[in-house]
Amino acid sequence: MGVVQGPAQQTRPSLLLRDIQVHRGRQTVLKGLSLTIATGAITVIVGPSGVGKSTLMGVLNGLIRPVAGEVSVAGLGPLSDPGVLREHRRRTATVFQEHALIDRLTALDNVLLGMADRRHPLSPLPWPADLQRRAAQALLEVGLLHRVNARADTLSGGERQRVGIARALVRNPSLLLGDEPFSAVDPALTRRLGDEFKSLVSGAGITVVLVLHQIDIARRLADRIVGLADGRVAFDGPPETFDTAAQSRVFPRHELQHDSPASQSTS
Ligand SMILES: Nc1ncnc2c1ncn2[C@@H]1O[C@H](COP(=O)(O)OP(=O)(O)OP(=O)(O)O)[C@@H](O)[C@H]1O
Repeated sequence: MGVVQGPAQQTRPSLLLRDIQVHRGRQTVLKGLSLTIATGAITVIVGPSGVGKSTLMGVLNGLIRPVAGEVSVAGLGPLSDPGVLREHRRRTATVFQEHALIDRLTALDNVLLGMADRRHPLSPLPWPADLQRRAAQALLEVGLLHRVNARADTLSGGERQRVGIARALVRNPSLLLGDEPFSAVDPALTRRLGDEFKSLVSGAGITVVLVLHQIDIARRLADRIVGLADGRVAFDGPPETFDTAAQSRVFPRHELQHDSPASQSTS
């Protein structure tokens, strides 16, 4: 199976995965997968259902340990080192599906939860003033300062996404991960949220890795697309080269022929 090498391959690496194997239950899901994640770029992972996209995200955030191969973080070292793992996890933030806000809390309190590891979980005290200032600054950066005291359940879909992004960015992450962050909304809204997401995160120098199942959104957002098939990388290149032929190397024929996400886009 051919692997297309795109220009992103030549940029500065943030994470290096070498020949990793991962088991889930009794099956080997990732079968000697090698991949370089470029610093400061948006990498989008695509592939058929069950191929191991979420598993790969678990490897990237250090929650899933490969049984073979190595994951290393540029400038830090291998994730198998507990000190490296701790620091990597401190530098990593996640955007969740539908942004997983707590409805009864304000926008500010939801953003503060992004820094929950900075204070005792049972603390009865108010959040320290410096963290409150940081959370308000994060809301300012996503254009939501005027909604700082609004309860999350009074926010629009776009506003909720911006709170979710502020909650991730307030951690000042070097790596931002999102597994299908836009999956539950209609296609037009998904496109709008995707464009807004891209404009909020790009320019901040953050390395972003997203799993997306809609190929047109993946092509719109990605600086680089990584397609998985059979536990390995079957495509790796810029979005404009992820054409029909490349898609057919990643998605099985029946998924391309029917109303699958992959069939929504040709080049
Ligand atoms: N906790 C688990 N225990 C056992 N098997 C698991 C577990 N989690 C996932 N799997 C299996 O591992 C394989 C890869 O799952 P994964 O969720 O990574 O795929 P995916 O590409 O993200 O799928 P989808 O697009 O459907 O979300 C699947 O066959 C799945 O059934």
